Amino acid sequence: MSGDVSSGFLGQITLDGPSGTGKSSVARSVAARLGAAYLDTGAMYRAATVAVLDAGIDPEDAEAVARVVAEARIEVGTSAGTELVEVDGVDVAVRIRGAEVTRAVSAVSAVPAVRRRLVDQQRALVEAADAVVVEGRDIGTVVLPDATLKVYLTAAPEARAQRRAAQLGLRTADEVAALAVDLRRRDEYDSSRADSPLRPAADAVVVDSTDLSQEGVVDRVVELARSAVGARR
Ligand SMILES: Nc1ncnc2c1ncn2[C@@H]1O[C@H](COP(=O)(O)OP(=O)(O)O)[C@@H](O)[C@H]1O
Ligand SMILES: Nc1ccn([C@H]2C[C@H](O)[C@@H](COP(=O)(O)OP(=O)(O)O)O2)c(=O)n1
Repeated sequence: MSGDVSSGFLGQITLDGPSGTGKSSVARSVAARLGAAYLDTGAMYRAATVAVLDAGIDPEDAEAVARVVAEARIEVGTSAGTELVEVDGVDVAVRIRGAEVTRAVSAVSAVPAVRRRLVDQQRALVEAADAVVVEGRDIGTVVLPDATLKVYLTAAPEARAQRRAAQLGLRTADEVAALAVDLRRRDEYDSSRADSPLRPAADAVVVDSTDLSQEGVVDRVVELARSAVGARR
């Protein structure tokens, strides 16, 4: 059971935006502060990508990808404190963050049948919670169009690349430059696909985190959540 009545928040918060804007870290902290459940939908697309890679098929072969993902059992946890990600009962929480998965995930997540399957699963997981913070690319636009609060996180590309490089422990200028190229490639892929492209929902609050600390963004989202609940009462 999630949803802390004393925190005043019962409802759904969506956090969308490109890579490195702080979605996962902010969503976890906001969920912990509000006593809410937490769902990382990117982890689900990454888990589907593990299934595709293990099947030895080309991630760009949409038909084969759809077939493999339809058969895979993908499980994710909904607690901000722990990370549970499994494919067919195997723990893939570490592997989904690796370079091989990161390279292939945009192609896998562009396949409509993959999205339909995972969106159904996401809605079922969300339904089980009284209060939930969900992060991804299409949560405010497609998965939860009636969410209590929608936030779209942005940040300058250089800041995003620096943050991700620090998180991955990359040191050389070449490594950081390659990561910046990969982020740009993924931004373009995710924003230009036909099915559920990355974009802010019309009613999303856009928060630019370039010059904000992580805690500053968390405070802002918690404040927005409290006023969204107040406005609906
Ligand atoms: N406002 C911020 N300022 C500086 N670093 C941040 C900020 N928000 C998040 N980070 C750090 O940036 C890295 C990437 O954040 P993450 O939450 O994984 O982003 P996303 O889920 O959007 O890809 C993490 O190491 C995180 O701690
Ligand atoms: N709701 C979502 C979440 C992620 N995706 C896709 C697009 C992203 O490039 C990948 C990986 O998402 P993830 O949030 O793990 O990526 P980052 O941590 O921001 O690098 O999955 C999506 O299409 N829809």
